Amino acid sequence: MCNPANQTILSSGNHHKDAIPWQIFFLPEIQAIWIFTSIAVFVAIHSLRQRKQHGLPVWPVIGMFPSVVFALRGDIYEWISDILCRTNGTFRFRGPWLTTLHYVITSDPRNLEHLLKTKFSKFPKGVYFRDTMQDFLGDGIFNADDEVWRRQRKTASLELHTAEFRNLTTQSLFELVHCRLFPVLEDSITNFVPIDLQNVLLRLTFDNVCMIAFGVDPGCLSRGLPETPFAQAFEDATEFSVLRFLIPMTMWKVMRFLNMGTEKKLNKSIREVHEFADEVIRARKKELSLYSGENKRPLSDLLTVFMGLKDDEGKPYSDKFLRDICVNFILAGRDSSSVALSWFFWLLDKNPAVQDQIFSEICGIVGERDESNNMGEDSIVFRPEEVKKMEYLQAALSEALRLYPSVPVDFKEVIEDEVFPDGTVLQKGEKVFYAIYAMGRMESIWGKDCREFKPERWMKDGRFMSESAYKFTAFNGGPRLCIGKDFAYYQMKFVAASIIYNYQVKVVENYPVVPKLALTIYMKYGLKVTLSRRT
Ligand code: HEM
Repeated sequence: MCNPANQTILSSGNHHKDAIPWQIFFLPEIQAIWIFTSIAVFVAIHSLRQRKQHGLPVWPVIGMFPSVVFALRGDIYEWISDILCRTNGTFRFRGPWLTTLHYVITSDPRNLEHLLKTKFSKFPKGVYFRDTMQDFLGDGIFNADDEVWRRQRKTASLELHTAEFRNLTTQSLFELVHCRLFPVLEDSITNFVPIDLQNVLLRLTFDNVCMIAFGVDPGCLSRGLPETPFAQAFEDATEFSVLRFLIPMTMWKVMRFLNMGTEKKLNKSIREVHEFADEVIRARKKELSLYSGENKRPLSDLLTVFMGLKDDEGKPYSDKFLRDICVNFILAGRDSSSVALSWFFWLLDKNPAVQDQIFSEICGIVGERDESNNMGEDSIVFRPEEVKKMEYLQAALSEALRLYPSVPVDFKEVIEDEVFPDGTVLQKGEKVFYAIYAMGRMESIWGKDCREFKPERWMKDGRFMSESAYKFTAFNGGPRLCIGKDFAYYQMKFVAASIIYNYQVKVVENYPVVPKLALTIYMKYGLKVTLSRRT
């Protein structure tokens, strides 16, 4: 047996016959390969070393783009959180040359206060957002800045704090939970079929916000969970509008002009939403013309309130503007509470001790009832003053929103050169993303246990304690703080307490629960649960 070393020795005698002649290394082709490989290795090492300084590798021409493509295959929110933790809360994303994909991403509460409050007027929603959403949202509150935004905000906030509005919400929530949600849950128990809780809750809040905005109930939440064309058109219009943010503007504008691809579908769904809204406005005008003087429509809703107001020139608002107001309000309030509730029930499934504590809090509150005051209800209907007392439940909902904020990322445009409190220099025209999801996972903000679900962090001496809006930004902050916040808490508490008091909710074993990449942090595959009645 001869070993390879021996073979080499034996063959070395006739090397001039088999070996590669050394002159080959001077061939121009080989030299070009050498130079190319050396440059590639140098660039790769240099780009990868930039990760330390900039948070991600920066490649020539394509910038940080490859990392995003890679990250999109996994959980993009966790990916952003990881980078922000490594870069002390702020980093600059560099996209490919000659594109607009260059952003500053931050989760630093000091920067958020600067952005949302201190220098509010320098960071509007901006032209880019407005242009992209204009076809769907028009001049409604979500898509407006300056005076157009201010006037809608003032009127809508006033409306949301009236006694009529409180009556409307109490009445509509009773109806939705007791007459519509419970029968659907009962069907699932009787038929032994797990139910997608996210889907059911989405239907509930969609019906609820339509009642508030339009004074109309689309009936999405009812037995058999029917398809409702208006809700479907609204869903499609939102999804296809958001798609525009991922496509270069010129491209979707050409597609819109040619009425093709996703733009064709968007056009169709927007038309359906607008037709529905126009019909409601026509009918309401007719109805209101029947009332006169002191004789007013009994139930107040946003559309009716705005119909009674006048614009700058003393004229009633145009039908288009009324439509924009309602469509924007529905967009703002249709899914954020239901998605938050879905994550909340999933977290309860993982933390049964918290669920028990919420249940005992509710039982304690119900136990204080004066029975002589009981209106002979079949099932317990929580009264507004009882819902208010459910402080541990409020803490648990806030904790769910801290970890899974319904709007995981939001953004603003920079209209003048600025400097953030952490020293980041911002240039006019740049976009700033604030990563609300990542903020819930920063030790620097919430401490070492930031990833744990601990409602107790919101409680002090047995009372719920709120947090600064720049640390807990789930409802935004500053002048654009969510105007539905108080209502959303009431709605979520009423729905959660009613379910928890009557049922035990169990997530189907090994059910995949992951966030979807969208404006709202939906669960990608919904939340399949089984229910059992509490005895
Ligand atoms: C858990 C539930 C909710 C969460 C987490 C939430 C969160 C937010 C956030 C983050 C914004 C700022 C969005 C932006 O400007 O880009 C916002 C704005 C807004 N929200 Fe909510 N929201 C919730 C429920 C509601 C509900 C139920 C309503 C309506 C009844 C509502 C009405 C609005 C309106 C009208 C705005 C626009 C405010 C403005 O631009 O001045 N929200 N909300």
